[in-house]
Amino acid sequence: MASHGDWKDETICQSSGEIHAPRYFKEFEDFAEALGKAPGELILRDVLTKEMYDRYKDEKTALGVTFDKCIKGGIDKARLGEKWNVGKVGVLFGDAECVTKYPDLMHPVIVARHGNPHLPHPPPNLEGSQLMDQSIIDEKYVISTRVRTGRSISGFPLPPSISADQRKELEGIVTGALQTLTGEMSGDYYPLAGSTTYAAKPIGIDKETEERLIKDHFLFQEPDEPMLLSWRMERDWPHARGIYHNNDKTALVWVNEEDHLRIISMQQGHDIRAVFDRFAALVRAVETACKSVGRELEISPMYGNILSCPSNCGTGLRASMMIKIPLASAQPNFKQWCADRKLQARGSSGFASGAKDDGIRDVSNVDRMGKDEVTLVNEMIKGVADLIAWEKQLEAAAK
Ligand SMILES: Nc1ncnc2c1ncn2[C@@H]1O[C@H](COP(=O)(O)OP(=O)(O)OP(=O)(O)O)[C@@H](O)[C@H]1O
Repeated sequence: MASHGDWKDETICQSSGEIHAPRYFKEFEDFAEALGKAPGELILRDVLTKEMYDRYKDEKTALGVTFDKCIKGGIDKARLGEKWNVGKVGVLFGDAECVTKYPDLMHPVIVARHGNPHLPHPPPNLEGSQLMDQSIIDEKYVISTRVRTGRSISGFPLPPSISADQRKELEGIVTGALQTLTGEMSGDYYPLAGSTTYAAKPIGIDKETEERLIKDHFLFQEPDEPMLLSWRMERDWPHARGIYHNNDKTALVWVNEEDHLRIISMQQGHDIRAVFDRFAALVRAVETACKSVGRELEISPMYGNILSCPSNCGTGLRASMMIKIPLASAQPNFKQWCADRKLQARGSSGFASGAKDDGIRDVSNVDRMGKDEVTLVNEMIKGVADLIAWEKQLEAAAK
C-alpha cells in the first residue's frame, strides 16, 4: 500500500505480472464536486464531462489500462489541493494506446497543455548545423548544457501502469541494445542500489555511488512528490531502474524512471552544438538498437512521441543551460519575462528543488510539441543569450 500523510492508495498488484490500472471510482459524481471546485490551473477539470466519463469508465486498452488510471492524479489534486500535485494537467497515460482509446479527453488535454500546437507534429530534425551560432551566449555565465528527451517502447504499458515483470523485461531489452553502442557512446549500465533484476550487477550499485550520481546531476531520485505517488510511479522501487552512461558521463540513458527511456547529452560549458550533435547520435543509436532487437518506438503520426506525461509528448525535448544570473532571477518579473520568451527557469537541483537560492537557474525551452527539435533548441539559445544580456544590464546599473 502507498501512503503519504493522510493519503493512501490501497490498490496493489497481486502478482509481479499484473499491471497497475484500478477502476478507482464508481461514478462521475464520486469526484465531480471536488473537481469542479479545484482552484488554479487544472486542464482535467476544464475538459472532463460526465458524458465523457460514462463513455470511457468501463473501457480498457488492449494492455488493460483503465480510464480511471489516467485521471487519478488529477482527481487527487482536486481533492487534496495545490500542494499535492504541482502539475497543471491532471492526466498521465498508462500506455500509449490511451491517447487513441480515450480521444475525447486526451486530444483536448494535449492541445490545451501545448497551447494549441501546430498538428500534426512535424518530423524529427536533429540537424545540428541548423542551430543558431552559440557565440551569442557569453560563456562566462554558463555552468553546463544539457539536452534530454524521452522514448517509449511499443508493447509495454508506460511507467504508471507497467508490471514488475514487464519492467524487468524492458530493462533487459534496453540494456542489451545499449551494449551495442560503440565509440564515444560506449559505456555501462548501473542499476539503482538494491535493484535485483540485472544479472550482471545483482544488487545494483552501492548507495554512495548512487548519491554521488544524483548530486552531480546525472541521475534521477526516488519519486517522493505526491503527484508521482498518485500515479504509483514508486511501485517496486528500486528494481529494474538504472542509468547507462559512457565513461565521460556525457551520454546517458535513464531506464524505467518516469518514462521507459530518458536520453540525455550533457557537458560542462556552453557548447550546445557539441551537446546537440551527441544527443542526436545517441537518440539515433538507441532507436536503431531497439529496432534491431525487434522493438518499435511509440511515435504517433499526430502527436509525435507518446510519453507518460502529456506535457512531454511531441519531441520530449528539454534543452537547458545552467546559468548564473543572481540579479535577473531576483527580479519580481523574472518568471513572466521567461514565460514571454517561451522559457522555463528551474532551481539548480531539478524540477522539485527547494527554496535555497544560489542565483543559479536551469533555463530551458517550454514547448515540446508542434515544433521540431532544432527550433526548440534555438528558442533556448536565443532566450539564454537575452537573459544574460539582461543580467549584464542589471550589473551595470548596480555599479
Ligand atoms: N543544463 C544543465 N546542466 C547540468 N545539470 C542539469 C542541467 N539541466 C538540468 N540538469 C539536472 O538534471 C537533473 C534532472 O532534472 P529535472 O528532473 O529537473 O528535469 P528532467 O530530467 O528534464 O525531467 P522532468 O522535466 O521530467 O523533471 C537535475 O539534477 C538537474 O539539475
